[in-house]
Amino acid sequence: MDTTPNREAPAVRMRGLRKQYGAVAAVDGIDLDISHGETFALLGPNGAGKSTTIEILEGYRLRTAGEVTVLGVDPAHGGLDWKSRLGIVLQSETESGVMTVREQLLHFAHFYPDPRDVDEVIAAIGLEHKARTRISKLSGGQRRRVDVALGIIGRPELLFLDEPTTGFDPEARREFWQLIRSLKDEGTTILLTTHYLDEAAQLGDRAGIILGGRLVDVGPVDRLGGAEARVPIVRWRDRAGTAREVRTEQPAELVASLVRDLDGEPAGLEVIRPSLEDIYLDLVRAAGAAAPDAEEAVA
Ligand SMILES: Nc1ncnc2c1ncn2[C@@H]1O[C@H](COP(=O)(O)OP(=O)(O)OP(=O)(O)O)[C@@H](O)[C@H]1O
Repeated sequence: MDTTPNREAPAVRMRGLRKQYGAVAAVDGIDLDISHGETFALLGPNGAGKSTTIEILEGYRLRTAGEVTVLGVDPAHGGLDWKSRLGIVLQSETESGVMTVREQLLHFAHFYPDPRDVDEVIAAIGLEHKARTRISKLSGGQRRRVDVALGIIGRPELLFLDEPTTGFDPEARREFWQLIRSLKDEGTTILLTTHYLDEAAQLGDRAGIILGGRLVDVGPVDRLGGAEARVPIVRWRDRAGTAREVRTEQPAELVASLVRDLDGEPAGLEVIRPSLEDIYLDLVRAAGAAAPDAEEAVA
């Protein structure tokens, strides 16, 4: 078997990736390339197959079928050199033990050929004041920050973040986004799963929506769902009290004509620009409704 890294390949390449757990197809034929230096957000509801996909890429799970390379190497056969080029923040928290934050980071830094400075990483995650505190005495959100610190201490080329900010308070999330942007500026490739659509919008160059183990849409975050999905919606009630809804690129024109026709303010008037969350929920609903033929929707 050839395990020589292919340096021409994208940072992550999947073709026909499948993972079967008995009768459940957790991942059901994913094709995707992620470029070097790209931040890619994987979105999808609970049980969609995000973690399974990421864990296959990390080498923690074996695939049932398909081709995968991560930094040019098949993760099923990645050695220590390959692992040292990855940073991994799993969904579950790291065992806390009795070590302090600083001790834990120093301990892990020794496993890598070119680790980051421990105190700089502690500052980057905003835990300077807890550096000498035992991890078992930290709050859930603070422990999660330690997980992120452990993921970046080895100066990874490719960073996997599985729901990294779950449990963060709003300020900590914003600080975390800043940290991720600085890693991106250094050229780090990042694959992130998240349930927070604003996080995907803030960080992702592109995002993919995974549903029932299939990618139902992939693209720049501001183009997910296509142009049609972003067309404003005007809602009102007509004279008979019936709810009306029209999608139009010229909502002001429509509202003006309604005011003229009704000779006054339309009842229950709303002009809505679909948010990323609306678009995501529409995609999830549409793909769910089309589930038996979902192959056609796979990007
Ligand atoms: N070890 C396992 N054995 C059997 N089934 C599994 C196993 N791990 C995951 N699954 C199933 O595979 C499917 C995908 O799970 P996965 O954890 O990848 O989803 P997810 O998108 O990461 O969800 P969440 O957002 O809840 O983390 C689910 O139906 C899950 O029940």
